[in-house]
Amino acid sequence: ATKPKLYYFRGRGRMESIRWLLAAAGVEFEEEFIETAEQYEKLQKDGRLLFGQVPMVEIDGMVLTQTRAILSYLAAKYDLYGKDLKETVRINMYADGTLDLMLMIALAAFKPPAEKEESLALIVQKAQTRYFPVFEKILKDHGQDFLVGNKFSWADIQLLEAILMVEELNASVLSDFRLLQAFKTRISNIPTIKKFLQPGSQRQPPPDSHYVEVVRSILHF
Ligand SMILES: CCCCC[C@H]1O[C@@H](O)C[C@@H]1SC[C@H](NC(=O)CC[C@H](N)C(=O)O)C(=O)NCC(=O)O
Repeated sequence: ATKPKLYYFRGRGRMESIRWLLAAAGVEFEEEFIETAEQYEKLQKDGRLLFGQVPMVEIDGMVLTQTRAILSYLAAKYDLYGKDLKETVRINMYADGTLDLMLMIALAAFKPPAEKEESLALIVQKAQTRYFPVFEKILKDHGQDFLVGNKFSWADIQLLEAILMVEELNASVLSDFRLLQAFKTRISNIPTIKKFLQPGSQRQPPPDSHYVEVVRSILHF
């Protein structure tokens, strides 16, 4: 069968959570990195970007856009979306929370240097005061290895991705969250994720000035 194909910039942005989910599910995927305005405009002209935007993923004969829609499709397809609606809505709540946090980090890359440092400090603070306490309590109350049910789900993948992303900004951010520290170790050791965390995988590095310049030049902003 043909592998899913991802169309995005050579960087994390909104596509990174899709890379994580596919990798965690053990699904090989291809990528076309959009490096020029011409590439982007051709995708638009060919009518492959519903609202003229990326991420775009070709999978199962479909051309999908809208990050959340793609993530939901993949979570359901690879049985990472709970055993019933009540578990699925919890997975959605937790995943949306981590998506909010990660998008703040992604967008901070586009702020002017002075503002950027301040935004990142605020984001770390928000992770420590809003997001991580919530997940620490969930793990405590739920008393299981995973966030929902007692099964690995999309929510666990997103939380690990978010933890690692915030640790890149402040390495000691988990110091007050004992259960999250254990969760990070547990989930990082799931074979498919362990492999994705090794150098040479399709995981993208944190955004740098080159990435910002390329995206700005393509999106003209
Ligand atoms: C994430 C930071 C990295 C780069 C900037 C990106 O962050 C975004 O929020 C914007 C981009 S991603 C690229 C941007 N895509 C979106 O905003 C998609 C939003 C959609 N709701 C989704 O979730 O997929 C884009 O194509 N814009 C062109 C334009 O709208 O005409």
